[in-house]
Amino acid sequence: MIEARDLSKRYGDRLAVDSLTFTVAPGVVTGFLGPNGAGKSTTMRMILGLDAPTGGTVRVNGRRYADHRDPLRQIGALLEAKAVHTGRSARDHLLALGATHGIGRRRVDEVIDLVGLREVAGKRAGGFSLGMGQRLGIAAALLGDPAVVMLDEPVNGLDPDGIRWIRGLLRGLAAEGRTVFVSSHLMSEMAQTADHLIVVGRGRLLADVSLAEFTRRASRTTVRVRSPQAAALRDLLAGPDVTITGGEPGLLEVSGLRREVIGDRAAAAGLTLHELTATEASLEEAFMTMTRDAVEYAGATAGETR
Ligand SMILES: Nc1ncnc2c1ncn2[C@@H]1O[C@H](COP(=O)(O)OP(=O)(O)OP(=O)(O)O)[C@@H](O)[C@H]1O
Repeated sequence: MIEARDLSKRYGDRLAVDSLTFTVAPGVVTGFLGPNGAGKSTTMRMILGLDAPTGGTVRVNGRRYADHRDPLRQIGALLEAKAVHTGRSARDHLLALGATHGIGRRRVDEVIDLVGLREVAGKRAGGFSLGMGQRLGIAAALLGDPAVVMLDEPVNGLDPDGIRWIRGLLRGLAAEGRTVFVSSHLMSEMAQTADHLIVVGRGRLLADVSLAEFTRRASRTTVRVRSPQAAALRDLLAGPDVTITGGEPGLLEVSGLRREVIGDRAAAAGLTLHELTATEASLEEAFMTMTRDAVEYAGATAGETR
């Protein structure tokens, strides 16, 4: 479990992380979502004790990272895609890391298999492709069989196969009861991977909700209605919270009324319908709207925060 309380980080006059309070629970994949510069990497660095908070605290499994005697077994992290620039082979790199925790060859070979690097384990890691480097970074993160796994933008630069592989891996780790915390700036990616979302913009917490709840809140449902009696139908459906637009003759786009209500009212009035389709705003749209508002808000109040 990861617990951040009022966590803040200031770089000069820039508040990169602004009083973030959240808990990342075990057993699910939690997506850490925000546009570029939102403060995700900074937060992750503070979780690992690589950056000192300006304010607040963050704990991993109940303690500050630095207070753990066996950090590799508590939290495994991949922060940078190309963290491994080395003349060592992938296996030797992992053996060297493992040696700090009494982790031996057997576990090293296990994680090499787990990430699909067996064929190249003896090769120089410095010559690895981005995807292979990413797999090696994940192998290192998993080496200590940690209860918490944290990955910063793990799908960046990966091909579709690699992306699918990471998704499956994350789901598997969560299903084993681990805490899985993954950052991304792509809603579409998180929609396919995460169960829970922590959304940040300009260092601030914008949402801390299940993906299902985010989807439910986001989906401004619009109902497309076709009728040869569209004008009469429009009069019938009009109301204070109802918006009706129509692009072409016989077509109405209705928001503010459920599809069933529209159908029932049309039937009661004896109006014919040729189409009744509910369409949902995409998650990407909802995410953009949410973070755009944060940017505008932060811009408007910049004077107060500096
Ligand atoms: N070492 C640093 N010195 C000064 N400013 C920094 C430093 N690290 C980050 N920042 C600033 O803090 C803000 C948050 O950056 P951060 O990298 O945490 O965001 P991010 O959400 O991870 O973005 P990205 O998706 O681009 O990686 C940015 O405005 C960035 O320029």
